[in-house]
Amino acid sequence: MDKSTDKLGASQVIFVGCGRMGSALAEGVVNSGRVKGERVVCLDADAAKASALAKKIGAQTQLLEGFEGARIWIIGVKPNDVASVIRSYASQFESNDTVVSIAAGLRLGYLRNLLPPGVGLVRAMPNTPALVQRGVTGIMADDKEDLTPIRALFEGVGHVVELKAESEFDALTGLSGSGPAYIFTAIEALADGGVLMGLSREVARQLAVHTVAGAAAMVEADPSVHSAELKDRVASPGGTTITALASLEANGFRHALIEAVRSAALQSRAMSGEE
Ligand SMILES: NC(=O)C1=CN([C@@H]2O[C@H](COP(=O)(O)OP(=O)(O)OC[C@H]3O[C@@H](n4cnc5c(N)ncnc54)[C@H](OP(=O)(O)O)[C@@H]3O)[C@@H](O)[C@H]2O)C=CC1
Ligand SMILES: O=C(O)[C@@H]1CCC=N1
Repeated sequence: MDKSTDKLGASQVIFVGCGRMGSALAEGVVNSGRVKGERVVCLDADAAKASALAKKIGAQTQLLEGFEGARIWIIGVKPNDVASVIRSYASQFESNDTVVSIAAGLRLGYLRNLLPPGVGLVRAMPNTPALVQRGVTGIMADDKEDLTPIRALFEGVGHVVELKAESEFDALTGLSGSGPAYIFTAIEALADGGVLMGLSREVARQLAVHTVAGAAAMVEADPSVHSAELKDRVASPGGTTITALASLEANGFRHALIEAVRSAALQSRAMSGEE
Protein backbone atom coordinates (compact mmCIF):
# COMPACT_ATOMS: atom_id res chain seq x y z
CA MET A 1 0.00 0.00 0.00
CA ASP A 2 1.43 3.42 -0.89
CA LYS A 3 1.14 6.52 1.27
CA SER A 4 -2.05 7.82 -0.37
CA THR A 5 -3.97 4.55 0.08
CA ASP A 6 -2.51 4.26 3.62
CA LYS A 7 -4.02 7.60 4.50
CA LEU A 8 -7.35 6.62 3.00
CA GLY A 9 -7.35 3.19 4.63
CA ALA A 10 -6.89 4.82 8.05
CA SER A 11 -9.91 7.07 7.49
CA GLN A 12 -13.57 6.60 8.27
CA VAL A 13 -15.70 7.12 5.13
CA ILE A 14 -19.25 8.25 5.76
CA PHE A 15 -21.84 8.17 2.97
CA VAL A 16 -24.73 10.55 3.66
CA GLY A 17 -27.31 9.61 1.04
CA CYS A 18 -27.17 6.04 -0.24
CA GLY A 19 -29.22 6.40 -3.39
CA ARG A 20 -28.10 5.55 -6.89
CA MET A 21 -24.75 7.35 -6.89
CA GLY A 22 -23.94 7.09 -3.16
CA SER A 23 -24.56 3.34 -3.10
CA ALA A 24 -22.56 2.77 -6.31
CA LEU A 25 -19.63 4.63 -4.75
CA ALA A 26 -19.89 2.93 -1.37
CA GLU A 27 -20.03 -0.52 -2.94
CA GLY A 28 -17.26 0.30 -5.42
CA VAL A 29 -15.00 1.72 -2.71
CA VAL A 30 -15.37 -1.32 -0.44
CA ASN A 31 -14.94 -3.73 -3.36
CA SER A 32 -11.78 -1.86 -4.36
CA GLY A 33 -10.27 -3.00 -1.05
CA ARG A 34 -8.97 0.51 -0.33
CA VAL A 35 -11.32 1.01 2.61
CA LYS A 36 -12.50 -1.84 4.81
CA GLY A 37 -16.26 -2.20 5.16
CA GLU A 38 -15.95 -1.77 8.92
CA ARG A 39 -14.56 1.75 8.34
CA VAL A 40 -17.50 2.72 6.07
CA VAL A 41 -20.72 4.24 7.42
CA CYS A 42 -23.98 4.34 5.40
CA LEU A 43 -26.56 6.98 6.37
CA ASP A 44 -29.79 7.76 4.55
CA ALA A 45 -33.15 9.41 5.26
CA ASP A 46 -34.52 5.95 4.55
CA ALA A 47 -32.87 3.89 7.31
CA ALA A 48 -33.88 0.62 5.64
CA LYS A 49 -32.00 1.64 2.48
CA ALA A 50 -28.86 2.45 4.48
CA SER A 51 -29.12 -0.83 6.42
CA ALA A 52 -29.56 -2.93 3.28
CA LEU A 53 -26.49 -1.35 1.69
CA ALA A 54 -24.44 -1.63 4.89
CA LYS A 55 -25.34 -5.30 5.17
CA LYS A 56 -24.36 -5.95 1.57
CA ILE A 57 -20.90 -4.38 1.90
CA GLY A 58 -20.14 -5.12 5.57
CA ALA A 59 -20.41 -1.46 6.58
CA GLN A 60 -21.85 0.34 9.62
CA THR A 61 -25.02 2.39 10.00
CA GLN A 62 -23.73 4.57 12.85
CA LEU A 63 -20.70 6.81 13.14
CA LEU A 64 -17.76 4.95 14.70
CA GLU A 65 -17.49 5.98 18.35
CA GLY A 66 -14.13 7.12 19.68
CA PHE A 67 -12.65 7.21 16.20
CA GLU A 68 -9.76 9.68 16.20
CA GLY A 69 -8.52 9.47 12.62
CA ALA A 70 -9.56 11.52 9.61
CA ARG A 71 -13.14 11.27 8.43
CA ILE A 72 -14.35 11.70 4.85
CA TRP A 73 -18.02 12.65 4.48
CA ILE A 74 -19.43 11.93 1.01
CA ILE A 75 -22.60 13.99 0.61
CA GLY A 76 -24.68 11.99 -1.88
CA VAL A 77 -28.10 13.63 -1.58
CA LYS A 78 -29.92 15.59 -4.31
CA PRO A 79 -28.54 19.10 -4.87
CA ASN A 80 -31.65 20.65 -3.28
CA ASP A 81 -31.10 18.67 -0.08
CA VAL A 82 -27.37 19.37 0.31
CA ALA A 83 -27.68 22.58 2.35
CA SER A 84 -30.06 21.11 4.92
CA VAL A 85 -28.04 17.90 5.19
CA ILE A 86 -24.74 19.74 5.72
CA ARG A 87 -26.36 22.01 8.30
CA SER A 88 -27.79 19.03 10.14
CA TYR A 89 -24.31 17.44 10.49
CA ALA A 90 -22.36 20.69 10.95
CA SER A 91 -21.99 20.30 14.73
CA GLN A 92 -20.38 16.88 14.19
CA PHE A 93 -17.74 18.03 11.70
CA GLU A 94 -14.21 18.23 13.14
CA SER A 95 -11.03 19.83 11.88
CA ASN A 96 -9.69 16.43 10.73
CA ASP A 97 -12.75 15.95 8.55
CA THR A 98 -13.21 16.50 4.82
CA VAL A 99 -16.63 17.00 3.29
CA VAL A 100 -16.93 15.83 -0.34
CA SER A 101 -19.92 17.04 -2.32
CA ILE A 102 -20.84 15.03 -5.41
CA ALA A 103 -23.85 17.24 -6.20
CA ALA A 104 -24.33 18.54 -9.73
CA GLY A 105 -24.12 22.29 -10.02
CA LEU A 106 -23.17 23.22 -6.45
CA ARG A 107 -20.09 25.44 -6.37
CA LEU A 108 -17.31 25.30 -3.76
CA GLY A 109 -18.10 28.88 -2.62
CA TYR A 110 -21.70 27.93 -1.90
CA LEU A 111 -20.64 24.76 -0.04
CA ARG A 112 -17.92 26.55 1.94
CA ASN A 113 -20.51 28.94 3.38
CA LEU A 114 -22.42 25.98 4.81
CA LEU A 115 -19.42 24.55 6.70
CA PRO A 116 -17.84 25.45 10.02
CA PRO A 117 -14.33 26.92 9.66
CA GLY A 118 -11.41 24.49 9.43
CA VAL A 119 -13.30 21.60 7.83
CA GLY A 120 -11.81 20.38 4.52
CA LEU A 121 -13.92 20.66 1.39
CA VAL A 122 -13.70 18.88 -1.96
CA ARG A 123 -16.06 18.96 -4.92
CA ALA A 124 -16.31 15.77 -6.97
CA MET A 125 -18.36 14.57 -9.92
CA PRO A 126 -18.26 10.76 -10.22
CA ASN A 127 -20.36 8.49 -12.43
CA THR A 128 -22.22 5.25 -11.78
CA PRO A 129 -19.67 2.87 -13.40
CA ALA A 130 -17.82 3.44 -10.10
CA LEU A 131 -19.90 0.47 -8.98
CA VAL A 132 -17.75 -1.80 -11.15
CA GLN A 133 -14.49 0.18 -10.63
CA ARG A 134 -14.77 1.70 -14.12
CA GLY A 135 -15.97 5.15 -13.13
CA VAL A 136 -14.39 8.49 -13.93
CA THR A 137 -14.44 11.30 -11.40
CA GLY A 138 -13.55 14.97 -11.63
CA ILE A 139 -12.22 16.42 -8.36
CA MET A 140 -11.22 19.82 -7.12
CA ALA A 141 -10.21 20.98 -3.65
CA ASP A 142 -11.30 24.17 -2.01
CA ASP A 143 -8.28 26.18 -0.96
CA LYS A 144 -5.25 24.08 0.02
CA GLU A 145 -7.07 20.90 0.99
CA ASP A 146 -4.88 17.78 0.72
CA LEU A 147 -6.46 15.82 -2.13
CA THR A 148 -4.32 12.71 -1.64
CA PRO A 149 -6.81 10.50 0.25
CA ILE A 150 -9.78 11.71 -1.81
CA ARG A 151 -7.90 11.00 -5.04
CA ALA A 152 -7.04 7.54 -3.68
CA LEU A 153 -10.69 6.90 -2.84
CA PHE A 154 -11.94 7.78 -6.33
CA GLU A 155 -8.99 6.03 -8.02
CA GLY A 156 -10.18 2.87 -6.26
CA VAL A 157 -13.36 3.09 -8.34
CA GLY A 158 -11.85 4.20 -11.65
CA HIS A 159 -10.06 7.08 -13.33
CA VAL A 160 -9.59 10.52 -11.72
CA VAL A 161 -9.26 13.90 -13.43
CA GLU A 162 -8.19 16.82 -11.27
CA LEU A 163 -9.82 20.04 -12.47
CA LYS A 164 -8.02 23.37 -12.28
CA ALA A 165 -10.99 25.67 -12.92
CA GLU A 166 -14.34 25.12 -11.27
CA SER A 167 -16.23 26.15 -14.41
CA GLU A 168 -14.93 22.89 -15.98
CA PHE A 169 -17.28 20.94 -13.71
CA ASP A 170 -20.25 21.89 -15.90
CA ALA A 171 -18.68 20.38 -19.04
CA LEU A 172 -17.41 17.35 -17.11
CA THR A 173 -20.88 16.76 -15.64
CA GLY A 174 -22.40 16.96 -19.14
CA LEU A 175 -19.84 14.51 -20.52
CA SER A 176 -18.92 11.91 -17.90
CA GLY A 177 -21.37 12.51 -15.03
CA SER A 178 -24.43 12.12 -17.23
CA GLY A 179 -22.63 10.25 -20.02
CA PRO A 180 -23.31 6.67 -18.88
CA ALA A 181 -27.00 7.32 -19.55
CA TYR A 182 -26.24 8.26 -23.17
CA ILE A 183 -24.24 5.06 -23.63
CA PHE A 184 -26.88 2.88 -21.94
CA THR A 185 -29.37 4.38 -24.40
CA ALA A 186 -27.00 3.67 -27.28
CA ILE A 187 -26.60 0.04 -26.15
CA GLU A 188 -30.37 -0.31 -25.89
CA ALA A 189 -30.85 1.17 -29.37
CA LEU A 190 -28.14 -1.01 -30.94
CA ALA A 191 -29.79 -4.07 -29.44
CA ASP A 192 -33.15 -2.86 -30.75
CA GLY A 193 -31.62 -2.66 -34.22
CA GLY A 194 -30.40 -6.24 -33.90
CA VAL A 195 -33.84 -7.40 -32.76
CA LEU A 196 -35.43 -5.49 -35.65
CA MET A 197 -33.21 -7.43 -38.02
CA GLY A 198 -34.11 -10.79 -36.48
CA LEU A 199 -31.77 -11.49 -33.55
CA SER A 200 -33.06 -12.66 -30.20
CA ARG A 201 -33.09 -9.97 -27.50
CA GLU A 202 -30.40 -11.76 -25.48
CA VAL A 203 -28.03 -12.26 -28.42
CA ALA A 204 -28.58 -8.64 -29.50
CA ARG A 205 -27.84 -7.41 -25.94
CA GLN A 206 -24.59 -9.39 -25.79
CA LEU A 207 -23.48 -8.13 -29.20
CA ALA A 208 -24.30 -4.51 -28.31
CA VAL A 209 -22.56 -4.49 -24.94
CA HIS A 210 -19.41 -6.24 -26.14
CA THR A 211 -19.19 -3.99 -29.20
CA VAL A 212 -19.31 -0.86 -27.02
CA ALA A 213 -16.91 -2.28 -24.42
CA GLY A 214 -14.48 -3.50 -27.10
CA ALA A 215 -14.47 -0.21 -29.01
CA ALA A 216 -13.88 1.72 -25.76
CA ALA A 217 -11.04 -0.66 -24.83
CA MET A 218 -9.35 0.00 -28.20
CA VAL A 219 -9.52 3.77 -27.74
CA GLU A 220 -8.17 3.35 -24.21
CA ALA A 221 -5.38 0.97 -25.23
CA ASP A 222 -3.52 3.38 -27.51
CA PRO A 223 -4.17 7.10 -26.97
CA SER A 224 -1.85 7.92 -29.89
CA VAL A 225 -4.36 6.48 -32.39
CA HIS A 226 -7.23 8.90 -33.03
CA SER A 227 -10.70 7.38 -32.81
CA ALA A 228 -11.32 8.60 -36.40
CA GLU A 229 -8.50 6.32 -37.57
CA LEU A 230 -10.05 3.37 -35.72
CA LYS A 231 -13.38 4.20 -37.40
CA ASP A 232 -11.73 4.32 -40.83
CA ARG A 233 -10.25 0.87 -40.28
CA VAL A 234 -13.74 -0.60 -39.90
CA ALA A 235 -15.18 1.05 -42.99
CA SER A 236 -14.44 -0.88 -46.22
CA PRO A 237 -14.99 0.96 -49.51
CA GLY A 238 -18.59 0.54 -50.62
CA GLY A 239 -19.21 -1.69 -47.60
CA THR A 240 -21.69 -1.96 -44.77
CA THR A 241 -19.97 0.39 -42.31
CA ILE A 242 -19.64 3.40 -44.57
CA THR A 243 -23.27 2.93 -45.56
CA ALA A 244 -24.25 2.98 -41.88
CA LEU A 245 -21.95 5.96 -41.14
CA ALA A 246 -23.63 7.93 -43.92
CA SER A 247 -26.97 7.08 -42.32
CA LEU A 248 -25.70 8.24 -38.89
CA GLU A 249 -24.53 11.54 -40.39
CA ALA A 250 -27.86 12.04 -42.15
CA ASN A 251 -29.62 11.49 -38.83
CA GLY A 252 -27.43 13.93 -36.90
CA PHE A 253 -25.69 11.37 -34.69
CA ARG A 254 -22.63 13.48 -33.87
CA HIS A 255 -24.70 16.61 -33.45
CA ALA A 256 -27.07 14.77 -31.10
CA LEU A 257 -24.18 13.73 -28.82
CA ILE A 258 -22.51 17.15 -28.90
CA GLU A 259 -25.83 18.77 -28.04
CA ALA A 260 -26.45 16.24 -25.25
CA VAL A 261 -23.18 17.21 -23.55
CA ARG A 262 -23.80 20.92 -24.16
CA SER A 263 -27.35 20.90 -22.81
CA ALA A 264 -26.38 18.90 -19.70
CA ALA A 265 -23.45 21.27 -19.08
CA LEU A 266 -25.75 24.29 -19.42
CA GLN A 267 -28.19 22.67 -16.98
CA SER A 268 -25.32 22.11 -14.51
CA ARG A 269 -24.39 25.79 -14.87
CA ALA A 270 -28.01 26.85 -14.37
CA MET A 271 -28.21 24.70 -11.21
CA SER A 272 -25.26 26.64 -9.83
CA GLY A 273 -27.27 29.85 -10.14
CA GLU A 274 -25.02 31.18 -12.93
CA GLU A 275 -26.53 31.59 -16.38
N1 LIG B 1 -27.08 9.39 -10.32
C1 LIG B 1 -25.92 9.71 -10.90
O1 LIG B 1 -25.50 9.09 -11.91
C2 LIG B 1 -25.06 10.81 -10.35
C3 LIG B 1 -25.50 11.62 -9.32
N2 LIG B 1 -24.69 12.61 -8.82
C4 LIG B 1 -25.14 13.44 -7.70
O2 LIG B 1 -25.35 12.56 -6.62
C5 LIG B 1 -26.38 13.06 -5.79
C6 LIG B 1 -27.41 11.98 -5.53
O3 LIG B 1 -28.00 11.61 -6.76
P1 LIG B 1 -28.70 10.20 -6.90
O4 LIG B 1 -27.91 9.16 -6.19
O5 LIG B 1 -29.00 10.03 -8.33
O6 LIG B 1 -30.05 10.49 -6.08
P2 LIG B 1 -30.94 9.49 -5.22
O7 LIG B 1 -32.27 10.15 -5.03
O8 LIG B 1 -30.90 8.13 -5.82
O9 LIG B 1 -30.17 9.43 -3.82
C7 LIG B 1 -30.25 10.41 -2.82
C8 LIG B 1 -30.46 9.70 -1.51
O10 LIG B 1 -30.36 10.65 -0.45
C9 LIG B 1 -31.39 10.35 0.46
N3 LIG B 1 -31.66 11.52 1.32
C10 LIG B 1 -32.52 12.55 1.11
N4 LIG B 1 -32.48 13.40 2.17
C11 LIG B 1 -31.57 12.89 3.05
C12 LIG B 1 -31.10 13.28 4.31
N5 LIG B 1 -31.56 14.39 4.90
N6 LIG B 1 -30.17 12.52 4.94
C13 LIG B 1 -29.71 11.39 4.36
N7 LIG B 1 -30.14 10.94 3.15
C14 LIG B 1 -31.04 11.69 2.51
C15 LIG B 1 -32.55 9.96 -0.41
O11 LIG B 1 -33.54 9.29 0.33
P3 LIG B 1 -35.07 9.35 -0.21
O12 LIG B 1 -35.06 8.70 -1.56
O13 LIG B 1 -35.82 8.58 0.82
O14 LIG B 1 -35.42 10.82 -0.29
C16 LIG B 1 -31.84 9.04 -1.39
O15 LIG B 1 -31.68 7.74 -0.89
C17 LIG B 1 -26.97 14.29 -6.50
O16 LIG B 1 -26.51 15.45 -5.87
C18 LIG B 1 -26.44 14.16 -7.92
O17 LIG B 1 -26.25 15.43 -8.51
C19 LIG B 1 -23.41 12.80 -9.29
C20 LIG B 1 -22.93 12.03 -10.30
C21 LIG B 1 -23.71 11.02 -10.97
O1 LIG C 1 -28.73 13.90 -13.67
C1 LIG C 1 -28.11 14.49 -12.76
O2 LIG C 1 -28.39 15.66 -12.43
C2 LIG C 1 -26.98 13.77 -12.08
C3 LIG C 1 -25.68 14.50 -12.18
C4 LIG C 1 -24.85 13.73 -13.16
C5 LIG C 1 -25.59 12.49 -13.36
N1 LIG C 1 -26.73 12.49 -12.73
